[in-house]
Amino acid sequence: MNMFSLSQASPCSLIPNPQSFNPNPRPQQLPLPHSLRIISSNNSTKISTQTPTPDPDPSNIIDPTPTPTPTPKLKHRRPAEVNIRQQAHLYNPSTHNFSAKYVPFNASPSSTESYSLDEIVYRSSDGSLLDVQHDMEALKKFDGDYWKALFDSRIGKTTWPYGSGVWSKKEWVLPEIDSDHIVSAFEGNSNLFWAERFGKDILGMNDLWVKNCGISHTGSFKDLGMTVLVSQVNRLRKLGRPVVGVGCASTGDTSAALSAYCAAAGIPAIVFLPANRISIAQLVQPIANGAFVLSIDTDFDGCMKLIREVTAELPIYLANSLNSLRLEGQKTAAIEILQQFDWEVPDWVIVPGGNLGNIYAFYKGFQMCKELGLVDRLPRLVCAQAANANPLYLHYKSGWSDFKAVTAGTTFASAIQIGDPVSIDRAVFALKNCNGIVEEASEEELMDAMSQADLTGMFVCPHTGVALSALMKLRRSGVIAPTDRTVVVSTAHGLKFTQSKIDYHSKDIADMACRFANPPVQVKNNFGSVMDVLKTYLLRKDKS
Ligand SMILES: Cc1ncc(COP(=O)(O)O)c(C=O)c1O
Ligand SMILES: N[C@@H](CCOP(=O)(O)O)C(=O)O
Repeated sequence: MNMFSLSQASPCSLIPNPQSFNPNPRPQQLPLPHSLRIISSNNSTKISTQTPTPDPDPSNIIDPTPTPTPTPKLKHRRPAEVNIRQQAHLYNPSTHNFSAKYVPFNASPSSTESYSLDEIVYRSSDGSLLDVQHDMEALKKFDGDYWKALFDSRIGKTTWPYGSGVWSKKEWVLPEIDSDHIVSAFEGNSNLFWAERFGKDILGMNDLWVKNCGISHTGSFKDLGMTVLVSQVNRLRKLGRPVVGVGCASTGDTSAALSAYCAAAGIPAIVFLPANRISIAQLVQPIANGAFVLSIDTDFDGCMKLIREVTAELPIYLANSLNSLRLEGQKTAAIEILQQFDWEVPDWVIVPGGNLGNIYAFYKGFQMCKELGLVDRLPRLVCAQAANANPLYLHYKSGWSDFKAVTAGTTFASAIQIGDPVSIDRAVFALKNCNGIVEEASEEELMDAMSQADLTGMFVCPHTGVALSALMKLRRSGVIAPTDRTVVVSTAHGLKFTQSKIDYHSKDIADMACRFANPPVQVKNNFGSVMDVLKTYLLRKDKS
């Protein structure tokens, strides 16, 4: 079936129109952007997908009455010669006045330092981190119900670019970018897995969820941030700025996302990888996507130092989360979680942490929803680290006194093998402001948790194992109650980390019992032998 034979909303109806803003709208007057207005005409009730603007298109009116069913009238398609990007470009009237700029992170209210997002800047004048600050007064001209209806109306469409989970929140992400410059894989909108068996059998919980951010274009949550960063680079290049390529240091997921989005846009990508420290599946991604791959004989922190030096010298744009643009995309996962719970706030959200941009991104997403009236509180955040790479955990345990970077040891959670996280200040700010917690997991704990999750139908990465292990500890200590609604953020797809699972199920890991290993049984090509092992297996299952 041609997907465009299905109805398409008019793109202009997806843009909020401040002119139609009513400061005190009664619910039925809410200027819904992509409205589900109910119109009564004669004896029938209609649902209109048009904004309350003149000239309603009768072909956009759908009759919801079930019988009799006339042949459904198809809405008009876009002309065959116009693609979805051109369609968005044609109809995007850009009538809003939302804007965003860089400001020093957590600056004092008296600070006037700011930069246009079109500037190439990663640090403030005193060397501290930057943050993207939105014009909250402009956003507040619309109430929480308006934003909920707008975001809800865009889910899962093919309308450029709003069908993306990130760009469905465009006004809160990069409000000023022309849709024509956006580089998107329709990322986001990842499912929330109800961890029914893991919750019930292992933790006695009935409201446990796993946000599958790894079920994504390149298999990790990095796509959420990279669509934003590469879109902005695309814009800069179209504006004639001297950006010859985009570079990052990576433990494997940032480089995969960067390479894919750059390849989609035809922009050179340069990736610095710590030699022999990332999985084969991660390594092959930038290679396949045509990036310039440097395998460097150092760890991630060493690669990060090098890329910062290189991007200060050459016109290569920095794609790591030191660049606060990335976090604007990543924060949409938090907004999505609220949306998936029909705008109810979970009690806990547990996020594995490495370079520590994502924990702040989650905080920022939740905080914006609170400030703009979509929800009335924040969830408590837990940042989970591997014990072998735990600088944030040590900092937390010391009562937030004096942060010390560590030399990160080897961990199966290789994407978070980071000892000197660039976003340490952002993470501490986020955790302090939501009464957050930091937990750690040993190698055995994270691998057992990952394997137990897999045995209940998931297929998670070791980093998600770290988060699940943190949850198990917090349940055991009673900090998280059995009835608490809890979301564990799964940051990458398990298929990227199959070697760790093979090692575990082969019981091939020194000093690890591998209690949940499920190795394959070697059997002779012979009916009797097969029957023998099956009977033994079935008897064992019967007893358990
Ligand atoms: C799979 C995975 N999980 C978790 C993280 C941690 O995210 P952050 O660096 O934003 O703390 C990363 C990257 O660092 C990752 O690739
Ligand atoms: N896990 C990351 C490490 C770099 O993090 P970033 O968010 O600062 O890019 C990776 O996959 O490279």
